Amino acid sequence: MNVLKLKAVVSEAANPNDTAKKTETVDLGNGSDVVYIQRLIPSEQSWQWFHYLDNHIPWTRPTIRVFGKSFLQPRDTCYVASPGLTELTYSGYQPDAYSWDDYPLLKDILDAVLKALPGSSFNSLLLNRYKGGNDYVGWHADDEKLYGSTPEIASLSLGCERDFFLKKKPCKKSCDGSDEPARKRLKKSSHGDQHTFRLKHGSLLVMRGYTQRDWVHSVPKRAKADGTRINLTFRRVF
Ligand SMILES: O=C(O)CCC(=O)C(=O)O
Ligand SMILES: [Fe+2]
Repeated sequence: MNVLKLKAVVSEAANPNDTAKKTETVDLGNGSDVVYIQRLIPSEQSWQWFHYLDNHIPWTRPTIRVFGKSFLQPRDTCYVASPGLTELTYSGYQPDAYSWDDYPLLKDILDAVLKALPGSSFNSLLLNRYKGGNDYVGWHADDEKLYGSTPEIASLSLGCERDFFLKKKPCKKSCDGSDEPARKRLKKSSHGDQHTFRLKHGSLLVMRGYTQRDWVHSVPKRAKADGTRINLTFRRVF
């Protein structure tokens, strides 16, 4: 592991009136980083939001195309966006966009996220619902053009805890400047190139910089996860 590159900073909230939020910043190197706030939203508030969204969001489980084959997406989804934005398409699927006005609670949740991320701005939201440990999202990067080259993606987790994996994309050429064959380089650098976060109820994980260009992420199946998890990923479409 390249210890110099992996700068993990753990801090407790300075305001004693505030519950300790336990924020961790992981510098992934080359202009990519991840911020994880373990307790952004208090538990009771998070459960209220969870139950409202579970019962009121018009969840769908679309058919998507991956490597030329059709699959039922292994989780429920819903897309919300401001009017007039470029339409989102992923895995051959173009979700209809609901309006923020359809679900005013989503604007309250957005405000709570923005309070933790001053200066950020989001105009779209992709919601996911994992109805147990068999539901998952496979390795991918949210690198669609409409998000620009360095998107900030803020991901709020409610309900059942799940693992979130980040893995460095394989280097195309000698991207580390080394003359060694790719096979050898891969072996050497394997450790600092993977990170795991346990996504707690009420937590916020933010991916920034070149994370979508250089890394992929996933929420794998978990046999022991028997509860439902709802995830809200706030994004800015340009
Ligand atoms: O559920 C999560 O934490 C991740 C979801 C995700 O990666 C996505 O919607 O693009
Ligand atoms: Fe993603």
